[in-house]
Amino acid sequence: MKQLFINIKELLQVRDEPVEKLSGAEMKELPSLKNAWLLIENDKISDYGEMNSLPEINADKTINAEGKIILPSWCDSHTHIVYAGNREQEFADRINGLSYEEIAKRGGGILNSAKTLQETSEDEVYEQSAKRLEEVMKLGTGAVEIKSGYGLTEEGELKMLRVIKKLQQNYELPIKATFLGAHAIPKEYKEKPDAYLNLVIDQILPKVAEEKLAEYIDIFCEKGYFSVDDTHKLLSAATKFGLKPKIHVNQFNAIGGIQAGIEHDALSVDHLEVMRPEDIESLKGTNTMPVALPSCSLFLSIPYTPGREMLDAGLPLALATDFNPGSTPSGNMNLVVSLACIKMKMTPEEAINAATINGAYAMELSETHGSITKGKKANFILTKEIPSYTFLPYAFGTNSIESVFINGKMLE
Ligand SMILES: N=CN[C@@H](CCC(=O)O)C(=O)O
Ligand SMILES: [Zn+2]
Repeated sequence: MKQLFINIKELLQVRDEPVEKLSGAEMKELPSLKNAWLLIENDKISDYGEMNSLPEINADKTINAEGKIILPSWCDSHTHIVYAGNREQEFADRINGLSYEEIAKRGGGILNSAKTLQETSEDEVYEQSAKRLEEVMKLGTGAVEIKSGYGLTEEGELKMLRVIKKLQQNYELPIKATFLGAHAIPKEYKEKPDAYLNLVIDQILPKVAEEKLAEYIDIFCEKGYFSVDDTHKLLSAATKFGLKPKIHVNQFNAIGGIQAGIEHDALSVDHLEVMRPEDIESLKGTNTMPVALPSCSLFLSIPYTPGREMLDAGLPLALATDFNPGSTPSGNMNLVVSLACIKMKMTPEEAINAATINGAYAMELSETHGSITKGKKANFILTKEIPSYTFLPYAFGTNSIESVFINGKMLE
């Protein structure tokens, strides 16, 4: 099936020569074609160009995109979309003065979600999660990573990962699975946290690997959760099973998680709200993608990742939602892109690069997603009629998306 889009006001993120990721000043460039056409064949991008050089094409369907922009769909490389229930009571508690840390200390937070997850059937968790996945796809997400981490028992963690697997089987967009058994210390292990980490490493991890339920390993490296030593221990064990690290670091405290991640050649280090000069230095010249989660900063009223400073230091940067029931009950990448511009002082070009090609890199999908390149998957957003691409982050909260295509198929 050949679909031809004509009169596209602007075709964004056009990369004839595919790139893996973009860093520093490279992120300022967002290559595009004005007054363009785009041909997709079945699930792939087949060709594109400017309208004045449109060849004769025998298309099955021609779509007039006058006044509209086409850009690659968002690549959301950090989410916790699979969970059960919600935590709106904690939201109200925070408004009334409790902090995220205080709520966690009282047994709320991640442990609250773990209890609900354990008490909810696998089918019900699937139904709730599928609904959220469909919601974010409509908002333009065309590739997503999903973590476990609300099970915190062998049964609970495997349940979550099986739900992710079922989502992978039932939806067309690429879904990458991450094992986050080391997300918090369960109540029963409060006095013996090492025993919980040992359980994760010796009992759950081998099963996850054996059943091929995850590609990546994650840990919440943070005061009150897991230490840098724990991080080394887990990552050493997991990399032996072939799981690559994508880890939670520097959310509230900088304790050396970035350096631990780099030592184990992490694919990404995520959060980064608290960055020391040495953390920026350590990331230079590595393969590790720093990932910022600005809607988490918005929701928790914590600092934003110093994106401007990091880009000016020559680093790459990806943007993701962190969609989860506690710190970011939103999977809206459009809002993330707006926040990156408004709060992190990233330009629209930098933010769109960070949310497309660099997000793809943080899921090892750069070869197939994240740009308009011949042969890549036809996963893209068709906007409504808008004045320019800068309008997307500028008009925050406005839905500028007319339709979303995944593997060449328009979402209903
Ligand atoms: N920080 C650790 N994990 C999640 C939040 C988990 C929760 O509060 O449920 C995050 O990335 O923000
Ligand atoms: Zn997270």
